[in-house]
Amino acid sequence: MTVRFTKGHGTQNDFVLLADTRGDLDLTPEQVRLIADRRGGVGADGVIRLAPTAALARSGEDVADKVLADAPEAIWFMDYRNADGTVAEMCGNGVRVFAAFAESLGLVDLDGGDALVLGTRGGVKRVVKEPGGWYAVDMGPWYLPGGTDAAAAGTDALVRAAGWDAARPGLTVDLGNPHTVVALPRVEDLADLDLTVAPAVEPVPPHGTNVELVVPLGEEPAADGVGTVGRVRMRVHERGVGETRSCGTGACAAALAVRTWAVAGVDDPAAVPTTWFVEVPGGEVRVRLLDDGHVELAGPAELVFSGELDLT
Ligand SMILES: N[C@@H](CCC[C@H](N)C(=O)O)C(=O)O
Repeated sequence: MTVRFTKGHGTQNDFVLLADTRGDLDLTPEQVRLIADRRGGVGADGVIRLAPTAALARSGEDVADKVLADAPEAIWFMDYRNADGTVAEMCGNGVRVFAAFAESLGLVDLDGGDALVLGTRGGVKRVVKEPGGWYAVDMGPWYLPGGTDAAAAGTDALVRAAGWDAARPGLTVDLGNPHTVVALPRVEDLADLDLTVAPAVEPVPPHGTNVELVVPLGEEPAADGVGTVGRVRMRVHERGVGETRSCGTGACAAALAVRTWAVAGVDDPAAVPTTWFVEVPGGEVRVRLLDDGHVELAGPAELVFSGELDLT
């Protein structure tokens, strides 16, 4: 079976995108692994199938029914798979690239001011395009599974990475998919880190976790002259992939964890920035805490090339 694909990336977190507008492509884990293979296939951190939300509902994905109940306009669904063939609930960089792909297919006119409302296994997401060409995604609600105790302590997990003498404290953050964020003291510690092996997390997360290693870089004046913004540098080891050059949900988790740590250390939480720039090996994204408690992710999305692939 031959399928047409498009290769795209968001800050070098790269994806193979498949337009399954009729919703009849039954993608197996083996096919996903073949597509994502950097030697035997196209090569990518993940595979994204664009399909009708109604088709996923028909195939028994309960979350697709909920998406349509919450937002009937979310007619397209991002079916996200990690490079190892596993299904993931959400991908923040993937949503931006999905939006660029939907534009290329003529399904939405973001330059004309439309918004794309789409379904994911992590719920409904809304994407708009900013004047500079970045895509801004309302990622919806987020939470700390460890609750207020974890927020006050700044930790609810222990993380061990290759070469470390001792475990370091981590904070669990849920963006629809699971994350564990660990702070390192110096940018050199981040640069020297060996992420060829997945960091070990305790308690062991029931569905695995993405692990973000971060160095808070402080605050700087906002470009519009109003208040300050925060800055964080991050590397990430993704569940189902390995180290990647960026992770959008991971950038949100990193900014939210650093903000949580900052809030715990000051008398006036309102003084802590709500906007954070997250530097990743593949570029930079912006994370903003919205007034309604949702988190927004903004950054670039690029489509690079298209082709045909034999999946048989
Ligand atoms: N790169 C993505 C996250 C992809 C899914 C992740 N590996 C998981 O299993 O949760 C992003 O940009 O958010």
